[in-house]
Order: sequence, then structure tokens, then C-alpha cells
Amino acid sequence: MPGNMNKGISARFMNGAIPAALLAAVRSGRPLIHHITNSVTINDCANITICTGAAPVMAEAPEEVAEMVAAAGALVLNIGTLSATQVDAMLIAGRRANELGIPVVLDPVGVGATRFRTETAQRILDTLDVAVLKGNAGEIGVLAGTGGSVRGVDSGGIAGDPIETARECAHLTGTVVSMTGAVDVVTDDSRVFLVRNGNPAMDRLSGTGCMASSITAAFVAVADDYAVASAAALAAFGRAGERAALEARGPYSFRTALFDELAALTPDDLAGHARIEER
Ligand SMILES: Nc1ncnc2c1ncn2[C@@H]1O[C@H](COP(=O)(O)OP(=O)(O)O)[C@@H](O)[C@H]1O
Ligand SMILES: Cc1ncsc1CCOP(=O)(O)O
Ligand SMILES: [Mg+2]
Repeated sequence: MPGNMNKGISARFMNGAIPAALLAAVRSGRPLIHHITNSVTINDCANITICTGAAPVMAEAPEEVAEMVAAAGALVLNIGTLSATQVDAMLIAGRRANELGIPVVLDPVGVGATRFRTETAQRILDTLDVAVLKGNAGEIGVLAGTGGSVRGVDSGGIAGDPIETARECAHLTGTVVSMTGAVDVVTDDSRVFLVRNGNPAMDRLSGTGCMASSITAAFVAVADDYAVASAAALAAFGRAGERAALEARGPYSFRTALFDELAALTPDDLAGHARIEER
């Protein structure tokens, strides 16, 4: 399977061979992933990007982001600890990424919690061509306008059906929506993928959503089909979480094991254990 898959993927139940091929393509291509992100999880995101097989760069000065993103395979915009200057940089980098056909992954951390976050997420979605919108259920529910809440950066849940919420958000925003949770929902409105990999310990650690965005960016950097790549990325991360939970004694040993298990994940293991269902 070439690194850049065509959009012809239509397996009813995506077998593990597709995520495995994408993981191998990340490992061989080592794409540069440019992040403009938050100060809480920035180091986790840099290192989880390396564990995935890609190369991170965190650069947010408005004076340099257009140059930096031009060398990247994907751009991650994460509004976790946003500032007016950072928002300006996001828009400069995003416009340049759009000009160059470089995919943009937006993580609308805490959208709905404050007016600034909500307006910024909406402004980015209105201004840029965002390839993948990756968020927890509450964040996606807020952006879908179908009812969702957040408490700080944590999901407060959604009002309706998860699949319909994610599809409505994809329809409204024109992006692939990757809605994380116990079962992740990835959709481009026409196709729906459910990713059942993962472990509840991933919900008890700050940064796993941000890290999911970094891994998603690494996968979309080597693929044409961003919905398939996003589902594959979450399957890989979830598989690492499953293996980490077997050896961890608590949240911080789980965190260490999560990085180690993602770095050690082989395409063959992912091929045998990815649990992605196309609806
Ligand atoms: N209960 C759970 N069971 C399995 N995996 C989970 C669970 N909760 C979260 N995850 C995984 O943890 C990662 C972060 O998801 P989530 O906690 O929804 O994001 P955030 O940290 O932004 O709120 C995702 O890869 C998701 O699949
Ligand atoms: C706690 C916190 N506050 C601002 S950003 C951040 C980290 C959020 O990480 P995640 O979205 O992965 O839970
Ligand atoms: Mg998050």
C-alpha cells in the first residue's frame, strides 16, 4: 500500500492492514508536524509525535510560522492556552498551509467554556480549510450546535446521539470530524468509522486529547483520505493505551508506558488489533 492512499478505500470493516500501512508510512516518511499549541501539553505532544515516527516542531511567532509550516507535512492548531498573538500566528500559518495543500488539524480545546475560545474556534473554521477537527464529545457538540458542554477542557457530554452529532458537525464545518471518547467517532458526514481501541486510563491523564491530535496529524501527513487516516491514528493510539494499561500501576506510570508502547507499536501488531468499524 503506498504511503499516500487514494480515496478509494471503501472497506465495510476497515481491517488492520490499512492502519498498519499508514503507520509504516509515517515511520518511513518521518513527516515534520508543525504545532501551534498550548503550554500545558506541548512537551507531551512533541514526544508523542516522535513516538509515532514523525518529527515535531513547535513554532508560534507570527514572524516565522509561514516559513516553518512550508516545510511541514501537517499543521496542528490547538487552542488550549490561546492568546491573541497565538491566534494571529494560527491564521498566518493556516493560510500558508492551505496555499500549499498542507493538511490542518484543529483541536478546539475547551470550546464552549469561554467566549474567546468559542469565537476563536469558529473564526479558524470560517477562515481556514481545516482538514480534521479533532475534539472530545462536549467540544464537538458545542461546534455542531446540537448541544454539548465542557467544564474547563473536559467534556461535559452531548445532548444527542454521538454519531449524528459528529456527522452534523462534519456537515456544518466541511471537515473530517474526529470525536474522541470511549468509542471514537470519525466521519466526513458521508462515511462513519467507529474506533473501539483504547483504555479508560487514557481519560484520566491530561494531554491525551492533545496527543491524539498530534498523532492524527502524523497520519494525515502521509495519506490523502483524512477520514481513514484519522481513524487509523486513533486505533494506533488506542492500541498503545491498551498495552500500557497492562503494565501501569497508576496515572503517571501509565503515561510513561503510553509513550513507550506507541514507540514500540509495530505495523503487524496494529494490523492484528485495530478495531475500526465502518457504519
Ligand atoms: N473511556 C475511554 N476508553 C477508551 N479510550 C478512551 C476513553 N476516554 C478517552 N479515550 C481515548 O483517550 C484519548 C483522548 O480522548 P478524550 O479524553 O475524549 O480527549 P480530551 O482529553 O481532549 O478530553 C482518545 O484517543 C480516546 O480514544
Ligand atoms: C488542562 C489544560 N488546560 C489548558 S490546555 C490543557 C490540556 C488539555 O489536554 P487534553 O485536551 O488532551 O485533555
Ligand atoms: Mg482535548
